[in-house]
Amino acid sequence: MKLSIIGSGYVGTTVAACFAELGHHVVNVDIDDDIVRALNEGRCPIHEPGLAELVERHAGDRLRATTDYDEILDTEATFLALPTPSNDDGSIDLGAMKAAATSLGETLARKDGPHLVVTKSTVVPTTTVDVIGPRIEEASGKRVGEGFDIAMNPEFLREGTAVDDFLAPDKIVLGAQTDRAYEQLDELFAPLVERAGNPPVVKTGISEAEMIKYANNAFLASKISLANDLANICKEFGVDSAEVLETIGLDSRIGSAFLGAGLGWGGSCFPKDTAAIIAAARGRGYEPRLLQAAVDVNDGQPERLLDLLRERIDLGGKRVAVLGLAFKPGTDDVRTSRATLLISSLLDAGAGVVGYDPVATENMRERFPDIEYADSAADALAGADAALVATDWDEFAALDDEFDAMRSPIVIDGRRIVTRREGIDYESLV
Ligand SMILES: NC(=O)c1ccc[n+]([C@@H]2O[C@H](COP(=O)([O-])OP(=O)(O)OC[C@H]3O[C@@H](n4cnc5c(N)ncnc54)[C@H](O)[C@@H]3O)[C@@H](O)[C@H]2O)c1
Ligand SMILES: O=c1ccn([C@@H]2O[C@H](COP(=O)(O)OP(=O)(O)O[C@H]3O[C@H](CO)[C@@H](O)[C@H](O)[C@H]3O)[C@@H](O)[C@H]2O)c(=O)[nH]1
Repeated sequence: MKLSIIGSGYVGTTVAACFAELGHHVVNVDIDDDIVRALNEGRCPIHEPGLAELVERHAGDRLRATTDYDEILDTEATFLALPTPSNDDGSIDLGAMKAAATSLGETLARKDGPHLVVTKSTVVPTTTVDVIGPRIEEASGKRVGEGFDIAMNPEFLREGTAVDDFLAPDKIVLGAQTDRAYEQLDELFAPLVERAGNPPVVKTGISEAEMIKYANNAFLASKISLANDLANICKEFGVDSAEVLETIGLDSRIGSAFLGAGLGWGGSCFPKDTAAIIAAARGRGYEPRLLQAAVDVNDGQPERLLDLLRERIDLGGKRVAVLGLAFKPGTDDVRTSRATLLISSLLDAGAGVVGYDPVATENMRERFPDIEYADSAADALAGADAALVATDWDEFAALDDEFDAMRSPIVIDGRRIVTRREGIDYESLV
């Protein structure tokens, strides 16, 4: 099938390259010239394991990129993979979605024959039907269900494992309104369903599909927050939280995934998605107390880590190494990473910061251009008065002699990953 994907960031690029791998012909439409150039030259614009190989394999053939919306005219379906960030009050900012819907509508005005528009972005319930569809109608002069169909297909991939997650999904959720849309979605997803060994395909309404995405993320984020709440209680009693959480995870009703306690959840999704669905619920008059509590617990973890450091040293003028800048291992994404919060607080307290990450340094440099960056964990630790571990990159587990080069070997571990204990002042957050 010929498809277009508007937005070529973490999701748009991954989905495009994977659909190309599955045999479809895909064109990525983005407003960013650098991204478009990179893709057309077969270079992957982001760090995502396995993605560079797919981009290189299919670029110039089944995978192309453009800034020209007109290229959509030659495709049968368009996915919207645009950013849906937060407004200041936490509510969803639909600016990019609205702009793209208008541009898409203006383009579809010139198309003969039907077209399928699929929301891939995470949007609050009713957005596709009440905001996206009408915008396209207005700009195209066509009617939903007649000149074009709308659908919603939430994406559950995680950064760091995006390609594997997309190609082996636990479930595929297809929200639509017409038989024609479901049939096209079936055709589109058939190669994935076959390759992935027939995962459940849930056919549902568009708003249900939108809500499923939020419910999924809200549940996972809350699970981590509950693990952190329990781990914080464990710490008060000197109880080993890892043993407790690993053991409750053996109960099949609980499950071991997403019980990793520590600094909490960051990234481009959990923080903004919990905020957006809380704001949307409040907008309808419902106060989601449990979800708000999950956010509160999460917001508290970085301060708890800094308290452990403040108990040991006065931060003013000290050199603090922050190990791990990405919001999780396996990605170069620093959006809402725990490290950004730690660095802000350290700078506010007058400390000097030296950051290290295997792949996310350049992205963090855009956020904090004036702090120091090291090329290795060893370099970051050399001469430091303290170290904070913010991301659970495997290489931090192996750190050992490197701590001996610190001015004072204070190590506060936000991810309980460092294994060396002897000869350093080590404390884990949980
Ligand atoms: N990142 C994830 O792991 C993930 C997973 C599942 C769902 N999502 C959701 O997918 C959506 C996209 O997330 P992302 O992380 O890929 O975002 P991103 O910021 O990485 O990428 C968005 C892309 O859209 C482009 N863009 C912006 N306005 C445009 C326009 N008018 N026309 C064409 N292109 C435009 C930007 O240049 C950028 O390349 C969000 O709703 C997010 O919540 C993200
Ligand atoms: O046991 C755990 C697991 C994760 N995290 C943290 O939680 C955050 C998010 O991690 P993860 O969910 O692995 O990465 P994301 O790429 O943000 O993926 C989430 O957000 C995506 C965007 O909506 C969804 O598609 C995915 O299903 C959902 O897992 C990171 O800061 C992790 O460090 C923990 O603290 N403990």
